[in-house]
Amino acid sequence: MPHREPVVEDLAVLLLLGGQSRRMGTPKHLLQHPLTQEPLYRYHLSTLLRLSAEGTFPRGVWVSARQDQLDTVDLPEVGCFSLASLPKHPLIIPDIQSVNTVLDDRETHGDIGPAAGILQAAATQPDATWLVLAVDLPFLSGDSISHLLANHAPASPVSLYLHSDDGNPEPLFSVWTPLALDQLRQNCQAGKSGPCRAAKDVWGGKIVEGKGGVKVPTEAWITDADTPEEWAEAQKRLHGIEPAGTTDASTSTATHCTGFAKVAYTATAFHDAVSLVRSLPVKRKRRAPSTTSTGQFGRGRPFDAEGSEPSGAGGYTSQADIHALLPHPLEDNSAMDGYAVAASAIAHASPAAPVLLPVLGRIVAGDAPPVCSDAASTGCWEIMTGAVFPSPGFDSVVKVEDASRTESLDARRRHMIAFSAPIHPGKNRRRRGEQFESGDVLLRVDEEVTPEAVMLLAAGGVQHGLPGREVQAHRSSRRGRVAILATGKEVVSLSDREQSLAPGQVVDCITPFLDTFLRSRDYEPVHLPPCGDSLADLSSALSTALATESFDLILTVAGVSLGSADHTPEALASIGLTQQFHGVAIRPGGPVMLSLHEATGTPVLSLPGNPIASAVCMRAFGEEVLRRLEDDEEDGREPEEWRPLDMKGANEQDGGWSAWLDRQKAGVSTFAAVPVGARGTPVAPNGVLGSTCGGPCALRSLIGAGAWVRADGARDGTPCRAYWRRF
Ligand SMILES: Nc1nc2c(c(=O)[nH]1)N[C@H]1C(S)=C(S)[C@@H](COP(=O)(O)OP(=O)(O)OC[C@H]3O[C@@H](n4cnc5c(N)ncnc54)[C@H](O)[C@@H]3O)O[C@H]1N2
Ligand code: MOO
Repeated sequence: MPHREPVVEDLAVLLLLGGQSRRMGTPKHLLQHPLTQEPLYRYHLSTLLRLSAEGTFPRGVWVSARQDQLDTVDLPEVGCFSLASLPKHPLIIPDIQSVNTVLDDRETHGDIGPAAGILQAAATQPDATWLVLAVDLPFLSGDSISHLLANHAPASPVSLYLHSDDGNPEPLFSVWTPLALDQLRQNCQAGKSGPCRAAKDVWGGKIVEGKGGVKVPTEAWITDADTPEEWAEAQKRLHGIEPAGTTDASTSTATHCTGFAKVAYTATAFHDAVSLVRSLPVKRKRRAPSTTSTGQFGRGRPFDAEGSEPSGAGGYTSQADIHALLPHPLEDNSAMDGYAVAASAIAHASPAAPVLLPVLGRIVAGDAPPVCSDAASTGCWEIMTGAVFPSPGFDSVVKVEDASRTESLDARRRHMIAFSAPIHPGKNRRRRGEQFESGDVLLRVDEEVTPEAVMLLAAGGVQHGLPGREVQAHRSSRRGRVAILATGKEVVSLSDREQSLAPGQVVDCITPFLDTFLRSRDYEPVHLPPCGDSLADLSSALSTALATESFDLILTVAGVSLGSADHTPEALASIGLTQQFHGVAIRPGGPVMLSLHEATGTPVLSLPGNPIASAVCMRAFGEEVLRRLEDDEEDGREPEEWRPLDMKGANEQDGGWSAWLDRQKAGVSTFAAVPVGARGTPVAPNGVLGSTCGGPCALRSLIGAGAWVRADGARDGTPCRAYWRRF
């Protein structure tokens, strides 16, 4: 395990088992964690010992418990310290490999709540700084701890997470230096035992962000489970699965399995997300009106793929059939963040008898496919969305939220993953060329080169006539400027590409789509230098973009889902943006995220990396943000609205639509790209919508398409309503 310099020097961690668990009715520390079925205190200790092995807690891992609690726990302890037994100047050398205990001895201190445990632990090492944690935080994780430590300023006497609803500090997820502990001790002697009070007193005022307060990126991190109802809710969210029969997608939650994802997200209902956009306090950046309106997007101009028209093809019509030069996908890759397995290895897995497989390694999108000597039946690979499969024998991917990482290690000290259900061979594996093969026709003669067509052509490697980064700088426009930040080390732009792509690389087809789309709306797209997978680079690129204060909107692409390289939510939180939503009940595009930089009123829309998902989210939310920015503009332009789908008028053999609408999930809004028929209305193409490739990443559904349909799956059993609009 890599050993790092500690983020906070002389740090010890204290897990408080304390409390009477009266409202829960059963000891909270013994509740069974749903992911590993261990008691909660052991689950948390595994996390703390893992961090400790990495060097985070040079002063050891400590548990504070009453004697009756100690009798119920099984700790690899070196010594149990009670305050009464401590010499005046104790010289205690904690064991940093195992767990030290300190007796919460209320006889000596009187019943002063958690302050007793904290002060007793502090007395064992008066010069240490203490990370204090309550055991009843079900979402406690390495990430939530690292985030607090990273935001604890060295000069700060105490740091506490702030609740996002009322701004109050959370006393039992906090960092205490000797100075603050002195204050707590003095306060207790004066009869004031509340840790929040001591934190305020040592700061000489309210705890706010920057003055002892640290904004929590995800409220769940500091939500405790105090009652059976709260614990049931936490269990549900930790599983990421609604109990059978009660699925309500508008409140479903994706969570992470230890060490994998960055931030858990909860899906907001589609219409609620749109309402949030419509009330967003955005600030349009004023600038002198430009005389060089782009004017690129007149309909009906001819486009020749062989020509060298560099200034963007959007709005032209094709003069000949245009064929793909590359297949899509370029290689077999993963559709999900999870574990690549041989389906046969977990064929007999069940919740009662899960199959445990060691992690053989990790593959991130952009990595060359690893050469693996282990047999597929003996292990699994951590694999991220878009990453190329290891070979041979690994045929499917179990989503990270459907597996559990245990703290058990195999003989070679590799972590064991528990699989509790079988998987169909081929599940979540995208096959090379399954969307289109090179040579397939992507655009027919006389078809319009819409932004979506530009996405398709770019994915197919058709370079000429597409907007490239090099033609950007000269444009300006009347309506505003929008920054585009593509992320992911696997993504390369067409203009960067020479003849071939390295294994694991993909062509950026989203930036050209966004570019064409924005120019069609008379916005100036500004391509920021693409960012790899590093959190630091991403945070710095975003801070720089915000500091220029010249963008009306910032669009980020990819990195919003559950993979270990998905850093966008964390980067935005780390530079102080306020999250408006992360996760919407839509398909595709579920992981989409919207944030606001309040100081400048700049919205940041984070589009998911799957190309079709990003197109849907730009149409569904990006367009709404632009409209919000234009609220004050009176130019008589009619916004293009979603129109109700008239199924009879739309399609004479209406069977396709009914079958599709019947399949829609309650509470979810589903989008699909469809052709526009001779009557000028959308056609339900059974072949595409019904196929196995009709899912979220069905880039080929853009071939021949000219409109989006949206079906809002109703929740009360009534038929779902459908709407449509042209590209
Ligand atoms: N375990 C889970 N995995 C995934 C889930 C989930 O719920 N659980 N959601 C899936 C969904 S839905 C989507 S959509 C994607 C979104 O992922 P990210 O936004 O984090 O994007 P990446 O993982 O970085 O990339 C996804 C995919 O897109 C390709 N990509 C990225 N940028 C571009 C670009 N500019 N042009 C073309 N293609 C791009 C990338 O190579 C990946 O193949 O997550 C699912 N996973
Ligand atoms: O894979 Mo996602 O949003 O593309 O559903």
